[in-house]
Amino acid sequence: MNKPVYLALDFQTLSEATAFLQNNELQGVPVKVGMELFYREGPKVIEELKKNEHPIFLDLKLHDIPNTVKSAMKNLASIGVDIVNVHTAGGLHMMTAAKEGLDRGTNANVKPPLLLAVTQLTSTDEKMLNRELGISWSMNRTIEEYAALACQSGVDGVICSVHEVPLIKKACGRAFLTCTPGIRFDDDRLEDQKRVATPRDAKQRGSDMIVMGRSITRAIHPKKQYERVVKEWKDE
Ligand SMILES: O=C(O)c1cc(=O)[nH]c(=O)n1[C@@H]1O[C@H](COP(=O)(O)O)[C@@H](O)[C@H]1O
Repeated sequence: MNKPVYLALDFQTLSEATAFLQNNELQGVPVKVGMELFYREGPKVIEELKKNEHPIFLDLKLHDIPNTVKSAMKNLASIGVDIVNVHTAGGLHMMTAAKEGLDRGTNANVKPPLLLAVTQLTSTDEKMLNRELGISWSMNRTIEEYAALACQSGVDGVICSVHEVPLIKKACGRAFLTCTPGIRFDDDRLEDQKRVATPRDAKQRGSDMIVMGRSITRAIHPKKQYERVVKEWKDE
């Protein structure tokens, strides 16, 4: 894993997304396609992006009964993306089923996409966790327990905030991947994100990959902002 920065393509249409990539000379960079774009355009988004050889994280955050998730993952495997994800809250059996679906949907001699499990969304803070979601553990305890479950299920890693990376690595081992969204520079607006950190923090705490969206897509100079992220994230 070469520590990628996944650019979140949270655009309404494929033409908006491709225009953004082209106008800012970002063809070929790792991208994340989420619900907004995929629900509108479907698998053709992936086909189009693959023409420019973008590594692709298809972020649909599956969360359903195990059988449904297994069958959906079997279909997603055939699209040929690099990463897909589920919610850990679906439970152990659902995560195992997701992995099984990916294996079944992938041709022999081809590696299935990596499977990551969302622990707690980076838009959740501890108050919301306790008062709205009814989880009485601290955020750290919740993430540690969910990550341990994810690890036990055989998924490749988890999605969490930068702050929880060290405790996950301690509990699940260094090889268990951590993907961290909620990335902001100190001068960025947080918007709906709660558990945020800078690319430099992400690097120092040992994230394996970061996801960054609006700080780049809504910047006055997106290309320069993207390069600033990569520099902070990869600088030795
Ligand atoms: O699974 C994700 O990618 C994800 C998990 C999470 O806990 N938090 C989170 O922000 N994301 C995604 O990461 C991206 C963050 O976008 P920005 O807040 O614009 O940087 C969005 O596309 C979210 O859907």
